[in-house]
Amino acid sequence: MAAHNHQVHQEHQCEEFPEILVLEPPPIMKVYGDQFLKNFRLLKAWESQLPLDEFLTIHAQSVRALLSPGRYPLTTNILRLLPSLQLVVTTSAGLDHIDLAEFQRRGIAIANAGDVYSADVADMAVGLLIDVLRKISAADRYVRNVLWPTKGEFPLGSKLSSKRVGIVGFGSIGQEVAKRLQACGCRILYCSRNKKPFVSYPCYPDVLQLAANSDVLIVCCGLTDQTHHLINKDVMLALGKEGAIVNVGRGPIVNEKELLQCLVQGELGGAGLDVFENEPDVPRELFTLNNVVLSPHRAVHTPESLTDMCENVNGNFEAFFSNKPLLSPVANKSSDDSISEK
Ligand SMILES: O=CC(=O)O
Repeated sequence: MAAHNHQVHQEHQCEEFPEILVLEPPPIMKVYGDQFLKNFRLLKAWESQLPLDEFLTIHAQSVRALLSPGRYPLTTNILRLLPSLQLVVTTSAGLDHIDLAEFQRRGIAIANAGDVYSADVADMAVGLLIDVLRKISAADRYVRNVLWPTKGEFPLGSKLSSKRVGIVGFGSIGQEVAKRLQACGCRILYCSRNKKPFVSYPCYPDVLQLAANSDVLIVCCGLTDQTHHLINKDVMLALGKEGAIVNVGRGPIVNEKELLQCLVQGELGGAGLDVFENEPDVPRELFTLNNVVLSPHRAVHTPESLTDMCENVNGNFEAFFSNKPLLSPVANKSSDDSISEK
């Protein structure tokens, strides 16, 4: 009886917690369970037997806030079914899964991961670059396959310091990359619609000009209609035979077919890729290239950044339900500078 009362009390308390709609379990739930959202009542769409449209119609009037697990497409159809929606909090830095213009037109506030992943993504970008230039993964395979004793000396890599590094998108990720690579003795250049007054690095409004003046390009921008296939064959040819491209933004920013062609034909020196056009499918031809380093879209996540993300998500919902400013609001415009702001 005591246990029953306790349960009734708990359920009663839960009823008082603000409701958050979750369409699909975010990966973070695998680590923290429901506990990653404290003091909220989760409306879990995936646990319902009903088709999503029907489920959303039933809850249409009550749902004011929605948690987006990062990749789930938030379309105008979802919007149509949720007339009371006022807030979307996404666990991702990227926003390309949200029909941003339509959500913002409807006056729905959006908060993303802000800069909680920026340091980790920048570390990964630098790691991929050093790996491509110094052939670390290829050398590892060489040693493990016992080729050293039979084939002899492994080919030399290329020096990192003094490289001209062109950063595409100079938001918080691009800026973290610049900080790290400047410390390594690289020359930083960047491409952005707007020149940043707080740095003295040369700014190029055009990615082709940036490539022509760089030894390597690091793609740190988000995916929009404007950045889709921004890095095409012309950009690769401008970068040149010794050039390398690192992509920690989104796969479709780089034209993957043209990238593959340029790599195979020796028109580009190498690539470090954390993201791909059709994840999790990666073109098999890339597997055969020793001058390419591959990573399964893991740049953003470390246990530490996941903890920060949880705090950020909780903080945004708490702020919304107590009428305070969001912690990491997405500006009501699109910009091409970072995965978050794009
Ligand atoms: O790529 C991951 C993210 O956008 O958070």
